[in-house]
Amino acid sequence: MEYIVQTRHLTKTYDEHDVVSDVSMNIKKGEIYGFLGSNGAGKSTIMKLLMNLIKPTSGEIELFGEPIKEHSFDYLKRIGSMIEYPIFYEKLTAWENLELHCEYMGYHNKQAISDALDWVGLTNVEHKRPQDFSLGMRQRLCVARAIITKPELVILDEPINGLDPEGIQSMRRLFQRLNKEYGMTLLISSHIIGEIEQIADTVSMIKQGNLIEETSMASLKEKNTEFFELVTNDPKKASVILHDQLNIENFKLVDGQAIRIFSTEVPHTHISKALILNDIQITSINTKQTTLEEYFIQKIGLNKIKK
Ligand SMILES: Nc1ncnc2c1ncn2[C@@H]1O[C@H](COP(=O)(O)OP(=O)(O)OP(=O)(O)O)[C@@H](O)[C@H]1O
Repeated sequence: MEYIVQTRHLTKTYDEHDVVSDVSMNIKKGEIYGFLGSNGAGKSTIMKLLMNLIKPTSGEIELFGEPIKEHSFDYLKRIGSMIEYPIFYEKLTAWENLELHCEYMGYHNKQAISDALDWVGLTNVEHKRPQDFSLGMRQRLCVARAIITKPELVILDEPINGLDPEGIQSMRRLFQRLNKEYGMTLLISSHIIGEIEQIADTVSMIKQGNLIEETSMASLKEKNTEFFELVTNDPKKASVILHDQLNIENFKLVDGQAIRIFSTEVPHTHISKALILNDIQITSINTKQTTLEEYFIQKIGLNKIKK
């Protein structure tokens, strides 16, 4: 397996506080890798470490198979990035901003400027200045700048921020196209579960600087766990019976009402019988599945956000 990015025990400490803590991540060549985590989880800090904008407190980073050292900068030509807030030369036009970026990157190809503007849907405003752009337009211009040189690796921090639903959809299509047609590897961060779910091949869940889980989206989709959902007139008493009489430990009370039993190997006829014998009325007992969204919420405590 060829990896574009690997980190080992990557840690960044500010004021004796680990903002990134012991992170070992692996981005495969040619995949879309999603970083999922709430605000302040440490996603941008990891991206800045990869771009050598800040130095790790400890741990190692390998990019394109080479270790990153304090003075490694050559590898940056192979990466396009957008981290945190888009910053432009506000007095230059969108076109001029991209042209300047190409010169800086040593990429002399005027056609690439039109292509990038076209890709992000900004062709009609190329002679306007970023200072007159909406937040969404600035975001698009920033993505254009990140991809203009058709880099091998694209790092995008919350790229759909400020976009309307149509904009989000076209951005998602663009990422897929860059990945499939141009073979670019993408690292995309988001706090929106549905967004990562729809686009990523591999997802890593970040919580308070820790990488909680790094896994393929396909295996996550398979892992959606089944459970029984039990609604009774006395959930507290029912919990005691499940635990003490049926030796079931893997259950939880949801909203003080329903009980979710994850040990589905105990047949629900056994469960119903035990409850009825203890004078508990069962309103319903059903087999259900956790959604991917619930799984993420459970793992990293993100708020439920609509797709
Ligand atoms: N230069 C710094 N000095 C001190 N603390 C910092 C610094 N940079 C980041 N932090 C802290 O590190 C934590 C992680 O920040 P980071 O920006 O990486 O999170 P994030 O997951 O990208 O969230 P967001 O989506 O809000 O940008 C935050 O608590 C932030 O306050």
